[in-house]
Amino acid sequence: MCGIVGVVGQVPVNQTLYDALLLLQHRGQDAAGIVTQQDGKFFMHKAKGMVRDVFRTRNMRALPGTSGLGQVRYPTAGNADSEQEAQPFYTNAPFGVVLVHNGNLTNAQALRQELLAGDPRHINTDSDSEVLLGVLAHELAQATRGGELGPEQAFAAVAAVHRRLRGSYAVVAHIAGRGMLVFRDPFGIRPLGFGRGAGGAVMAASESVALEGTGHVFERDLAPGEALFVTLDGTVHARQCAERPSLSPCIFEFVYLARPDSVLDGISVYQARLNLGQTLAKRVISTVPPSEIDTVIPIPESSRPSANELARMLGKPYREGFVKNRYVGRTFIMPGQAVRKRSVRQKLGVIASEFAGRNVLLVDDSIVRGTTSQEIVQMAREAGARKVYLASAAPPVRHPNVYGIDMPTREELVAHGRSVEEVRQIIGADALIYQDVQAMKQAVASVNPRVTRFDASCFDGVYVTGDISEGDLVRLNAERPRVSAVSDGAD
Ligand SMILES: O=P(O)(O)OC[C@H]1O[C@H](OP(=O)(O)OP(=O)(O)O)[C@H](O)[C@@H]1O
Ligand SMILES: NC(=O)CC[C@H](N)C(=O)O
Ligand SMILES: [Mg+2]
Repeated sequence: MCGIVGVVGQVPVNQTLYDALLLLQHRGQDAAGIVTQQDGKFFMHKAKGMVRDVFRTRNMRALPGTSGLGQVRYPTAGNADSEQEAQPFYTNAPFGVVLVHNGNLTNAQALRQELLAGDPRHINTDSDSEVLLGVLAHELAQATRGGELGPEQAFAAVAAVHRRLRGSYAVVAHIAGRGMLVFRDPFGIRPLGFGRGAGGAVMAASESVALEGTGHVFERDLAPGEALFVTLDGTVHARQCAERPSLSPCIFEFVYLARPDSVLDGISVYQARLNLGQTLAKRVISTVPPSEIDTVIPIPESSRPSANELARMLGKPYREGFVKNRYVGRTFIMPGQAVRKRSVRQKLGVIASEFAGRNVLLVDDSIVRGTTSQEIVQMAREAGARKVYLASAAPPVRHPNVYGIDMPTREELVAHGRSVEEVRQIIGADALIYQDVQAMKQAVASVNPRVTRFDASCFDGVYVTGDISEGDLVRLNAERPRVSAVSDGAD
């Protein structure tokens, strides 16, 4: 998952794009980039780092224009260290196209070969998003055949793109002097919505919080497979471009990725997390007698709503036992295991008095590699806890994710090939309680019953695109982001 945003406005948009990227920072901490457009010319600045570090005043001044787009990157393919792979990507033909992508293509290598052989088109990086740009540019050229580009041609190109791409993709592109093209894959795996602001500005973004936090009124999510073409005067054209769209959003967005103040596909992320806490309470009660639990303590940040609701259901005090250093980012989306492990200790401080002599139930939203849980359980014990129970608002993560979350090898997943008891021993807790897969799906779906299917592949091994073989999992693992020994040291 990355965060993407695009705007067509009537006044300069550099600050709006910057503000939107800050609101999406939790979706990607590795690199950030913005392109603006003025008089048919693109102006780009992108680099590795967080939004605040990437854009200095001089960079912002060099981003003029009333339309543009931006991205915060969390690499899922290619090279995590490469400045070149920061987004947006640009190609000069046809017309001049810039693009930002959230998701992961599962047939990027085959498409790369097609582009090199058939078009031929040069791809300068290992990023799947640059391949996506190549395919889009090719299809735009096919749809216009030397003529002008309007909504019809843009939609024809997206329809052709849908026929060629596999995997997940939420995309915002600008076509120089013509307009903004926004589209979502036929399963709607990654989120994407749009809204309007002052003076008829149109913004599309990964999460509703980016729209609302920049003074836009959220209008709606894009349907799976749908495309919008927004002309530079702010007129929005919409079209379903997929043959068999079927909404199956990634359930991990609701568990961990998205901000709780966002609403995605009509589902309040906060309400979904409260519901997960409720259903988890039932599992806890059947595993640990409530009389054995003194307090419920969240593992900040993402587990808070679930922990709060779980405590209410158990009738136990909800207490803060860990304090998050707000200057350390999210650990799960950091590249490399050594840095993730170090960061848990840097990120979370212990309030020892909350643990001394108590039986505590720690709650996390998910346990993936087990890095956080192992450290946290140890910290609770060091602070004097008598018993340390751990509950996870999500079920065991047992399968690789191929749609934009960087956890593709099974070997990395603490729950893969292990029983809950074996995981409990590794983590060192006195009891370990996981959510059940069906209960998780029901808890999230009950917020918006119109969403009946989710991509929950990392929990149940069912890949919604229906085309992922064992061989694909091996190949996709080889394509995952590489982290240099300098920036990590353990992987
Ligand atoms: O089992 P692991 O591999 O450690 O991954 C799971 C942990 O990582 C995430 O926290 P993170 O620090 O990324 O972000 P948060 O502050 O939003 O909870 C998640 O909330 C879990 O705590
Ligand atoms: N997390 C994402 O959406 C990643 C986008 C793209 N696959 C990249 O690696 O840059
Ligand atoms: Mg966490």
